[in-house]
Amino acid sequence: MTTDLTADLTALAGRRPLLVASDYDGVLARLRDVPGEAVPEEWAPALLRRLAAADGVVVALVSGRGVDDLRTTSGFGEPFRFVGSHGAETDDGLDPAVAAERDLLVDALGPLVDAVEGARLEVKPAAVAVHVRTVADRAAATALLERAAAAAGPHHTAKPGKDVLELAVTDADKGTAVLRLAAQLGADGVLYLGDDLTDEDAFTALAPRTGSASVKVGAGDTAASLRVADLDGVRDLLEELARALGV
Ligand SMILES: O=P(O)(O)OC[C@H]1O[C@H](O[C@H]2O[C@H](CO)[C@@H](O)[C@H](O)[C@H]2O)[C@H](O)[C@@H](O)[C@@H]1O
Repeated sequence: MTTDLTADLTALAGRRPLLVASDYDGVLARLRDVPGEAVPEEWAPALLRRLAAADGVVVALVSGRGVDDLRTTSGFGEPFRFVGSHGAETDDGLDPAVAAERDLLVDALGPLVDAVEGARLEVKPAAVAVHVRTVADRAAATALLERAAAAAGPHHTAKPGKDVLELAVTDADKGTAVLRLAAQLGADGVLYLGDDLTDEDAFTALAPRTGSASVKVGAGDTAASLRVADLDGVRDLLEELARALGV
């Protein structure tokens, strides 16, 4: 882990174009029992706008959520870029054939989820997510996730997260998506922030890329180059970047 956060942010601030990409849940919004209630932290909209106002800086939201859900729940719009469904979906949309395959997953997993009190099935553009945050019986929660993975079968991509198991129709991941967006923008610098297992794909993808830094939010093993403890740490880091950018 790099400990000199200020030096890394100052170096990043000197690169243009600069892509500042952030995961949403657990980074810009506190985790809640109901996904639709996970609104951004009070400071987040204005601070992200400040960053995006800097010349040559693009701010992107990169989430496991579908893009429409991400826009609605976050309230974010212009001037941000959006990458949803763990990279399967961009501002340009999603392959329609993917929805039919996802509906087969809904048919297979719906009855399993309905049988466990407190569990919920989230239907996303390119995946379904089995949520167990509100399942009081933790053994039943674990068993449900195992049953869901088995029922989905090996031809779907399992993405475990915080009290959630997502079964995805595509093999997209956040690492490939962030590298693709960086290439589209011709980015000389990239900063990525994330808190969950699916963000490790982005941390790993960026590790060998010159001019890139990644930030793990919270505890746990990580391939990220930097770490902050929590969402207040995210705010402080982005404030410091804004100051370094002169905005
Ligand atoms: O990639 P992210 O932006 O971090 O999205 C990951 C998943 O976030 C949501 O689930 C998580 O947050 C919920 C709201 O706080 C919480 O209830 C749940 O336990 C968390 O796993 C979202 O619902 C999923 O679709 C995203 O994949």
